[in-house]
Amino acid sequence: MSTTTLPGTEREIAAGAAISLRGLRKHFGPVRAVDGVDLTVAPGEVLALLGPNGAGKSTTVDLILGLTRPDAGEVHVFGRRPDQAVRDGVIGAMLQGGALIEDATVGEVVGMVAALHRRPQAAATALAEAGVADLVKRRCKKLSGGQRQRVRFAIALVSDPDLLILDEPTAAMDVETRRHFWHNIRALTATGKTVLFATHYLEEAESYADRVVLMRAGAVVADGTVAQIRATAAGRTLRAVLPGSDHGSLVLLPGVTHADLRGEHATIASTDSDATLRALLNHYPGARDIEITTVGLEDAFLALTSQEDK
Ligand SMILES: Nc1ncnc2c1ncn2[C@@H]1O[C@H](COP(=O)(O)OP(=O)(O)OP(=O)(O)O)[C@@H](O)[C@H]1O
Repeated sequence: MSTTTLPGTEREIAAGAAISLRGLRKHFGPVRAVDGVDLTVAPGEVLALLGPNGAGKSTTVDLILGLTRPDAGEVHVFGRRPDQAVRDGVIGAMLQGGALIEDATVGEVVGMVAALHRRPQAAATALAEAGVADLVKRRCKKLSGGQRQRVRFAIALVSDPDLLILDEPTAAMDVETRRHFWHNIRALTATGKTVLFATHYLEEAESYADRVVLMRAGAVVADGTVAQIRATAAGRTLRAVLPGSDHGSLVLLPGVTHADLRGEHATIASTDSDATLRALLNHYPGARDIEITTVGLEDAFLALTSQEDK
């Protein structure tokens, strides 16, 4: 059968997608935690999942891991159902606040988890990849917050997974530990592993992700490289004093996505500030005090996630 005749999900599975989410929904009573998410992640991609509190990131992660069942839609991880993918050791996960056995040593805990998998890698290798080989004899109850996170990372690595799912992995880490953590992740992605991480640190998305998916109120509101997200959000902002202008003609200028006019003071969002500026000077020869500012990822994030619910 030709793959072009297959429906979307089957086509992605046939093409070997690392993660395929189709029409995914999960509601908790009136709360639409995940509200119709479609997402395909290719093998080897490093994807950052961003969004404000309550956007649905953790619920999406739980659905990918099979920790919760969708109300509608489908999840596939390397062509398998989530529970099967977890059983096969294809997914390694590092979740917020995952429990450790407090009286056991780090080496014992990682060794125990290794024993649960069919084809684990050596516990010592996972500990080294997570940068905690020196903590092997330390009891878990003695670990600091950042060290606990790295031990959870070692546990995620022990099945030698093809896909790593990390939910706010660096939340408890100091600057130095965070840097080491991302260094270790880079070494792993260089070997072709797929990584999906949820984070509130925009600079982590900017520095380490090939692709950013921005969620808001259970839906994907932007999906692309950091540069594409910035451009989608707002491009640049032009401010000027424009005698004789009116709102209706400002929004018709090329590249303008939004215009705000207070008296003669205009604030204009544009995806093509050069074209907007040329047209502006043409239409309003009396324009003065012109100022153009670039929008950063943080502004883009706020612009895309803070709009009122429709
Ligand atoms: N088990 C649950 N029961 C009821 N509501 C839930 C449950 N889990 C999540 N929610 C709600 O679903 C919405 C999405 O939550 P989720 O934890 O997925 O968001 P998030 O993007 O991970 O947020 P944060 O950045 O704060 O971790 C929130 O409104 C949350 O209160």
